[in-house]
Amino acid sequence: MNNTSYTGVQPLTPAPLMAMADGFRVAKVLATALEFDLFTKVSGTGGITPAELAGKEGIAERPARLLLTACASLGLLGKRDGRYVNTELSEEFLVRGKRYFFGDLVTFTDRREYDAWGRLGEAVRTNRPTTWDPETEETLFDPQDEEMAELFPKAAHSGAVFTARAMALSIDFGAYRRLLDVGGGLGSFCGELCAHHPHLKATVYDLPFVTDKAERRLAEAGLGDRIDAIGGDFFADDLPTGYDAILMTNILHDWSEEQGAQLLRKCHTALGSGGAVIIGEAFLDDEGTGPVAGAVAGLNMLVETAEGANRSRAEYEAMLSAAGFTDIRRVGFALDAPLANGALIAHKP
Ligand SMILES: C[S@@+](CC[C@H](N)C(=O)[O-])C[C@H]1O[C@@H](n2cnc3c(N)ncnc32)[C@H](O)[C@@H]1O
Repeated sequence: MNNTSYTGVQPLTPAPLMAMADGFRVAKVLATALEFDLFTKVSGTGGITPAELAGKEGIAERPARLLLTACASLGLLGKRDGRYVNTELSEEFLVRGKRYFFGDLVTFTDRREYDAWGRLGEAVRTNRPTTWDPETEETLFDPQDEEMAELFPKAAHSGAVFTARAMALSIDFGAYRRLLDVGGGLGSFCGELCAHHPHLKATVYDLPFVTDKAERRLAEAGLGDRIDAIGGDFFADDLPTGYDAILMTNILHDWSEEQGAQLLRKCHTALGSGGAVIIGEAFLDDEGTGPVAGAVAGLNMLVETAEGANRSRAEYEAMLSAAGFTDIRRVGFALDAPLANGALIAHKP
């Protein structure tokens, strides 16, 4: 039968399985284009042809053509007057120097996780991470691990900054004056939240090797007067006090339920009456059937952490109640963000 004249209901086909089977190829197209800094080089020009890309990079024309075509098929490039040009998506998020540049996360994922995900079966069988060795390192956030120390903070920033924008547009921060961002990395969330809410002052709390970098980045960005940084270990030390809201985005999924409960109790102790804890995560639905982003990221917690997991809002609500929080609210994000699909806000009575 000719497909184009077929008018009935589509029969069941294995096509969705093909997209799953070769999903890694798509990841590699994006990472390889970034390896050549393709979108930054194309930005602000009249576009590029396969022959020009080949000449610029000293590669053959065949792979240049195949790479450009694949990028175009994915919506990363368009074609104008016979030349490949950036689309809105690549121009906004894949050009170095742009505020919401996402490329550092892509590169980190490719360098650190691609091979580790090749051993997903091993992680499933052994219940152990494949990106680091729990025999020789205490946690994945080991400053001796070069990838973690050098690449991860930049990558996390690159993923977080747009998610922070989504949070800034979705939560009314009017009630809060001083925010503590626990595990706040380079201050990505603090920066966006303060930019959108001019009355807010914030502190990044993270491991000292991360806050050193955060302080430098915040000073360079001219944010040093509204955002400061405190180095510490949230398991070994008490959390700083004097804040009316504590934020934890993509922190609890790194740890076991017991460790998460410990962190929530610490937040409760650090806050005054009426204070709020805000949790941002790629939450699972309460039925445990999705969504894809959170569920597949959950397996990344298997590959990357000793005991972490993505959890549902209902699971976090139970943990928050057990830690003494009440008046727990679910907040959806106004924008589709890469690293979290909403927040939970809970209050200390
Ligand atoms: C997955 S990242 C999340 C970063 C940021 N909140 C975000 O959403 O992009 C986890 C953060 O927790 C920090 N962290 C890990 N263990 C810590 C500890 N024991 N004390 C303080 N911060 C820690 C890491 O350095 C890292 O910045």
